Amino acid sequence: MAPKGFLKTVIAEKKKDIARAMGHCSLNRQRRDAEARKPGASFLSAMEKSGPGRAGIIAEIKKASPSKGDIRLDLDPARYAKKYTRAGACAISILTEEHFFKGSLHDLTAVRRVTDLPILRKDFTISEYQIYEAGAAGADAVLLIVSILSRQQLQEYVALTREIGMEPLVEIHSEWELENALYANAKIIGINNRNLETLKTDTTVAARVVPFLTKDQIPVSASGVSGPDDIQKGMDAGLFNFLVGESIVRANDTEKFIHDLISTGNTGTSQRLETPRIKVCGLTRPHEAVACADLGAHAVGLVFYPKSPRHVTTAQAAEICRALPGDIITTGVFVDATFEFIMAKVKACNLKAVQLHGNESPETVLQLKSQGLTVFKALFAGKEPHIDKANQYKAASAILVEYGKGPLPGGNAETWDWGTAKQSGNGHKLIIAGGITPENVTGVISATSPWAVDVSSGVESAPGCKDLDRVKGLIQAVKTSPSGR
Ligand SMILES: O=P(O)(O)OC[C@@H](O)[C@@H](O)c1c[nH]c2ccccc12
Repeated sequence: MAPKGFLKTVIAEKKKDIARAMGHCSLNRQRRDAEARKPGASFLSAMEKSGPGRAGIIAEIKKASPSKGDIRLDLDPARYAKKYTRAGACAISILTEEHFFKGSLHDLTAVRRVTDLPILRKDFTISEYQIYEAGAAGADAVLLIVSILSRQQLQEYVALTREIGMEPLVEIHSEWELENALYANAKIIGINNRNLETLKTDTTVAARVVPFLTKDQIPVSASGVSGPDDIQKGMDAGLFNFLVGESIVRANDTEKFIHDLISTGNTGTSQRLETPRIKVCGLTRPHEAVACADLGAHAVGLVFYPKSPRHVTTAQAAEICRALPGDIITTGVFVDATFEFIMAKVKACNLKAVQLHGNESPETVLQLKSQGLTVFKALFAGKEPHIDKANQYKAASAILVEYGKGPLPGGNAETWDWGTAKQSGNGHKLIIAGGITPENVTGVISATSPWAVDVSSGVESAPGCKDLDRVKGLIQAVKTSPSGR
């Protein structure tokens, strides 16, 4: 898809910048200089060092931005880089884009002289020329933004960056861009909380996208981090590296500010998220939904299927979504609804995900994903569409499996031989559903090693009314389960 909004504008300028730069210094010369670069500090190792009890801060040199205008135009990059180094930042990011961020490649060369920390060249990379240019200037990493590159280009640029001895930070803004990152074999995934087309920032994006990364991808939460609270929230969600620009540049005491960010992570309370995620489905009341989120649920399901006893109206669903914190994956559940019907509910309620519980085609899954939505496709062990069709639904964010014999498309409280799902769904992120209760969930997890569990009737006092003690019991059981993964 062609970039829109700010991205379109910045890329038009970028093309001219590259043509101009090539006039001064040929591609061959940049390549030679890049290939002759001495290996510097490893950006990848710096990211790998962070973890529970240890937040990694990539501190950014950012003089201005298109959304905030001038931030600190007189910022001396070398002086700031020294402060960042002293304060314990794990890497330095330098915006070299000239027109909107008022940076330059000179900023990077100036910083290279005063620090041994790995340096990320932050720019809108659309040509191999810029990758060589970054290497020649002394960078250890470059930014590759998924939404402005074709699948092929991304793959080539990742490989090229590594050939020169650098590592790319591959940036996404929604879960559906992850597929290209995976295809390109990206290791470090920047999850930008800011939408680069609209420049709107939502600091809950990274926490929502991070569960979808593979185990060997390292997430970096980027943009909008304004203080220790954001670091704590990120760490609770399994994010341990943070790219921070504006708030560091604006801080009165730069070193103290960075220090405070890092030490937030030192409490050691956050653990890597290895237990399955929890989706509580069939909510009808805002206060119950909020309570589920407070208790530690990751996703909630709102049923838009009129025949279900847990069916909600658009107004009810919108109210529930408004009440929930932004890092909750609000999921609309649909049965053979049209694309238009689904999108109308997505817009009205600001849903983050959709669950397709009927005979929806793989194309429908793709169509919804390309809207930036997370898509869960339900398949069944006891009826069609059968779980053995999982391979046709590779585009789905995860496959929800249940047995499927009861009168309703979900929430029939039927238990089944969950272990059968594991074999047929091999290689997919599986959400196990159907008859799960606080009492049996540990067994379900050990039988299926699921990516997530989905509960509805097992934590209810009546259809649509959640028994919060049971929700609590279930979440506790999941969080203390040997994950089996
Ligand atoms: O200043 P902030 O909100 O802390 O954001 C820093 C960084 O994430 C942001 O500069 C950024 C992230 N991805 C980008 C891509 C291009 C330009 C800039 C960016």
